[in-house]
Amino acid sequence: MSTSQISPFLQVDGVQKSYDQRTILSDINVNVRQGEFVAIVGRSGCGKSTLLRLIAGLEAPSSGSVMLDNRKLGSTAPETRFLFQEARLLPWKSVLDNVRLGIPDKNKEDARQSLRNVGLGEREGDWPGVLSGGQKQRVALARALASHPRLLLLDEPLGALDALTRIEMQQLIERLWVEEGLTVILVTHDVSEAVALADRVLLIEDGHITMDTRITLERPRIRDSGFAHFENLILNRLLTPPQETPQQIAQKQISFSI
Ligand SMILES: Nc1ncnc2c1ncn2[C@@H]1O[C@H](COP(=O)(O)OP(=O)(O)OP(=O)(O)O)[C@@H](O)[C@H]1O
Repeated sequence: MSTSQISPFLQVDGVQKSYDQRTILSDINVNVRQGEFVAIVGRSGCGKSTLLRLIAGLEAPSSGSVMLDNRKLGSTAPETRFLFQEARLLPWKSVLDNVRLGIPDKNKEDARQSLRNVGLGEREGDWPGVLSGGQKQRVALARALASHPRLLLLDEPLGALDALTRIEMQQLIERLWVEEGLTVILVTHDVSEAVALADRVLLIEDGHITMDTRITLERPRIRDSGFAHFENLILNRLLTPPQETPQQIAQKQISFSI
């Protein structure tokens, strides 16, 4: 058996991150299998986006390591794409040209296919300025997927959308995750969104991962009592922190490997 078959796709090992003497993340250990959908939740400012940037290779850990497919990250890996809360489209380029950014000339047809996959094939000639917020995010998603990444990092990409558009986008992301065989890591404030989409939900408190919950519900998920059970489990944990410190809890968890 080759090493890649036994090692996790993403391996975050003993990661600590500080800014100017202030520790944001301490001793973070997470393994993610290829094809897994992992959500990261936690209070505002707990370090969710920081962890995602470390996984993206946009920043380096103060200590510890991030390995992607057995390679230590020094910068952004070519197989990784990032989606933010804002679509970040270039307003002077058409929808299609925005999707074509960053993919080789010979693969330009992939951009059209990617736009069709998000249901915007008819809008390729439009300017971003005439699109709704949800449509802009779909273009950003098409752009992220046009180069066939293996790892998709989502930092609150649906945070600015209305409730219905948000649920439609969640369904789209879930469909594309399955079709493209992606590994996805989603940062969200919305516990319900995490339970709707993720195989595992990680909770960060005071710079430690204090909960790693497998969501064992069938897909597509419906908001029934089973769904509410997981939602309440995570929400209650967030609202009523236990007596022990996050550090003590994290130390009890021998490994988050699966
Ligand atoms: N480049 C930086 N320099 C200094 N401090 C930073 C930097 N980036 C993040 N921080 C600090 O690290 C902490 C965690 O920030 P981060 O954005 O990771 O939190 P978050 O959990 O994603 O928050 P939110 O849910 O509000 O987006 C915050 O206190 C923030 O001020």
